[in-house]
Amino acid sequence: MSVPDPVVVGVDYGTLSGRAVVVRVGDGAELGSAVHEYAHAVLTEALPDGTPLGVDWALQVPSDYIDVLRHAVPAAIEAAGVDPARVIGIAADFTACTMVPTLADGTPLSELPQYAGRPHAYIKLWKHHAAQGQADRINELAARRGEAWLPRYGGLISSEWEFAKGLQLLEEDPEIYGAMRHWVEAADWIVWQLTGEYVRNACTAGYKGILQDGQYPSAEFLAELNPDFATFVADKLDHPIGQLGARAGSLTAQAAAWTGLPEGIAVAVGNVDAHVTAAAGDALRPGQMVAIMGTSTCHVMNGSELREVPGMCGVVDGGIVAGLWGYEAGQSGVGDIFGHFVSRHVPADYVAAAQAAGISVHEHLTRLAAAQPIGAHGLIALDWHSGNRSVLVDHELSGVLVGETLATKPEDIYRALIEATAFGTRTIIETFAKAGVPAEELIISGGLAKNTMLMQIYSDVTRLPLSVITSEQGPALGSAIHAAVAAGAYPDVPAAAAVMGRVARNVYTPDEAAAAAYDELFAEYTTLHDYFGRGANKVMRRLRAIQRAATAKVEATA
Ligand SMILES: Nc1ncnc2c1ncn2[C@@H]1O[C@H](COP(=O)(O)OP(=O)(O)O)[C@@H](O)[C@H]1O
Ligand SMILES: O=C(CO)[C@H](O)[C@H](O)COP(=O)(O)O
Repeated sequence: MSVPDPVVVGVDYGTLSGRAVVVRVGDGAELGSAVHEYAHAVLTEALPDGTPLGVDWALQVPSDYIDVLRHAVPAAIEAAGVDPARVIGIAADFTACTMVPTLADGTPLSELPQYAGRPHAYIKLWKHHAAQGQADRINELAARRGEAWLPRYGGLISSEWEFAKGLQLLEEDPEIYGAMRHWVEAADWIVWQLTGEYVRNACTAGYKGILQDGQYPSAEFLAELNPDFATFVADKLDHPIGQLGARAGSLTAQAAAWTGLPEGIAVAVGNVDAHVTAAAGDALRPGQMVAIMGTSTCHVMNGSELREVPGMCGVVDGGIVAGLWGYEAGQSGVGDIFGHFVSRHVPADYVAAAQAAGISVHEHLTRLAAAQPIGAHGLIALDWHSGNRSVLVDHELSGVLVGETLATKPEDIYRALIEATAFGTRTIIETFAKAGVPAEELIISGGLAKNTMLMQIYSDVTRLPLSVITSEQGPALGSAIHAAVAAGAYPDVPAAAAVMGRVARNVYTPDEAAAAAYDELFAEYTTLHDYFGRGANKVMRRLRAIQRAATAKVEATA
């Protein structure tokens, strides 16, 4: 039955909230949206029952995701003022690699009363960085054995991904590991809740699950890591794969009751918040690098050829769109770093001045910093407060600020931190270019796009034009585009993106004088980056070890 003037719903699951957007299929117009904050946010210090967590842990609670379906989706429909009968499809994208340990029927282990106090029964959020030891062992063994898949991940597997997190689970809580039937990406878990069927999406399976050319790492490789890990793929991970934009199934009666949408409509295969956004910017062609800039930054770009880029997150055939090689890189901390500075290091008089001006502390610091000549603050920072995802792939790295004096002001440091993240992006772009995957344009989405000083700094530092995805909900719009394809309204994702995508071209262009001034600072950044990040001085790793030992002593005496 065809529906007149159909609409679709895209749901974007972020780090702290889920957002739903209602989009008209015919022209991509966004008719309404709504946000729902997760009640438990991110668990970093303790479980809901007070059980303490270790250093670098980051967990989530599955009912928070269902609450997004129950609240944000109906609120978006109401805001759009559309009859739910017009909705022909829904799709969701998620942070990744965010992993849910479940029973055979998809029940998360943390929901079983006997496991409510067990940290490993909970969802490990993408920024759970406590599996670096396991990641180091995976990388060392893979390099020694010359595993063919390793170059597809830039030579290093991240502690954020399925294998490192899974191995940590096995080694630290074997009982929970034994009780777990599926180790599920949250992107697929939510589709499972919507359709009643578990379909593993090709995007996370490729980038985060080491599925290359139809194969996972071998049982021999896994056994060498830990004999009990030999059957990890067969027992916990392997599952039929769904391609991006395909229909995973139909909305169940239960999910229809949660969302208020018609039972039986198309539900698209799950996707990752970063990769899905390329469709929202109609940026699916080689050379178009999409940077999703919020808490963290993800960089995704298609290429027509397979290349090995050192330190990239990965390259996956059809990982962004069918028919092209999808490349991914990222910076684990970006907005998070500015947020940390604002909440922990800004004096009360700055907060009061921002309040008096009716603006956020971010905006206040930005205004103060914007007038400075480049380099006037005398500072260089390293943007590793949440570790380094690309190109060093090391989450034991930490932040650095060089040049602080008694004259240094908060706005100086704020600007230096923004510049550091821009230098981090330039490092990624240069590494891609050297490997034969050049970026010609940056297409920006995410919360940081609203900071115009920051955007101009990125254009100057990278010497690239910046286009901006005009939707405030870039990933959710990308999901809506995938929902339209899954519902059969368009033949494929590029065709839907060409009509439904939203982008303003060349909003920022590089200023050559500024770019030249940044070259000098970037050279200093690179010196520090290589010194601390490439093994000349492993002080950051030693400090982490000292911190872990000190924390363990406190826990033991508690
Ligand atoms: N004016 C600003 N300039 C720079 N960063 C900002 C500004 N306002 C908020 N932030 C940072 O932006 C991040 C949130 O980005 P957003 O895209 O909304 O979230 P998410 O990445 O979770 O989807 C936070 O980390 C916050 O510290
Ligand atoms: O690594 C990712 C994608 O591959 C994460 O999803 C991302 O870094 C988290 O996104 P956000 O900063 O928008 O919460």
